Amino acid sequence: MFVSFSVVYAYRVNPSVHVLNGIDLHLTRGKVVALCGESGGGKSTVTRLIQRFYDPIKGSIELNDMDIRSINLTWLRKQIRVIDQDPVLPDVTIYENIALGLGEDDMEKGKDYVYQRVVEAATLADAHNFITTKCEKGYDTPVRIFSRLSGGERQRIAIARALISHAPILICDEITSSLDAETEKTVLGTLSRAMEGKAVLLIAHRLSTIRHADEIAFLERGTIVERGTHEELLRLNGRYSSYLKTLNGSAETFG
Ligand SMILES: Nc1ncnc2c1ncn2[C@@H]1O[C@H](COP(=O)(O)OP(=O)(O)OP(=O)(O)O)[C@@H](O)[C@H]1O
Repeated sequence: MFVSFSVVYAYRVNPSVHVLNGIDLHLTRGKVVALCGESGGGKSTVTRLIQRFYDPIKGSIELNDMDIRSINLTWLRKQIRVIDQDPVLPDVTIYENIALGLGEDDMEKGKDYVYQRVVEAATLADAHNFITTKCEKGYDTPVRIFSRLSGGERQRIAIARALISHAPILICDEITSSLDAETEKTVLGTLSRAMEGKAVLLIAHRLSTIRHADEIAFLERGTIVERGTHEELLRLNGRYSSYLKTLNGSAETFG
């Protein structure tokens, strides 16, 4: 499974402004591509195009050599799991929220199997503990918008759902930007398990989150101006590198 992305895009409200200007990306199973750069550079727009919330005005996005415009939309979206900074969880129980990541084949294997998979994923995502100790009805606690679950807890439920999922593409959109260093470390640990064997697109503002990516694409006003590993980009001593330096010596946050 791989995704090739080569597009020009402008939002309808402002058709003369190319928010993405011929950027190309290649996602493949087992590889983490991090997209980073200044605010407004077009990072979130890339994730919206891959999910086909919009279509490019030029170029195409291909999944296994097939233009995604020719693929059934429901099927396409089932191939992609998105975890973002502030996940909005459907108003069903925690259990159902996690089980949503399973496919029909899994559901047919019966209740015990599904239960086992849900608990396993929640444990790996470091969520089992708060689910069983903090939530009144444990896994059967309904998740409501404005519920008492913190952002970090909702995120861990979203990660558990990604862990359980067979979707080959995982998009993580700024999931660590509001976390303290300690929680970030935990989330990154669990996330790396969710990433295994998937084609991952990681959008992040924190150096600690992106530095281990297989490829970092540095985006500036809709164009990828540099790409490589963290070390390669530092050696290049170009835009990525000078951007890090503008952080007044803070090597932890950028973007
Ligand atoms: N729905 C929209 N309609 C019109 N313009 C938009 C829309 N969403 C984003 N834009 C514009 O497109 C450009 C790229 O936005 P995008 O959100 O993709 O950037 P980003 O790199 O993800 O930024 P950030 O790091 O702040 O999240 C910005 O100039 C933004 O104002």
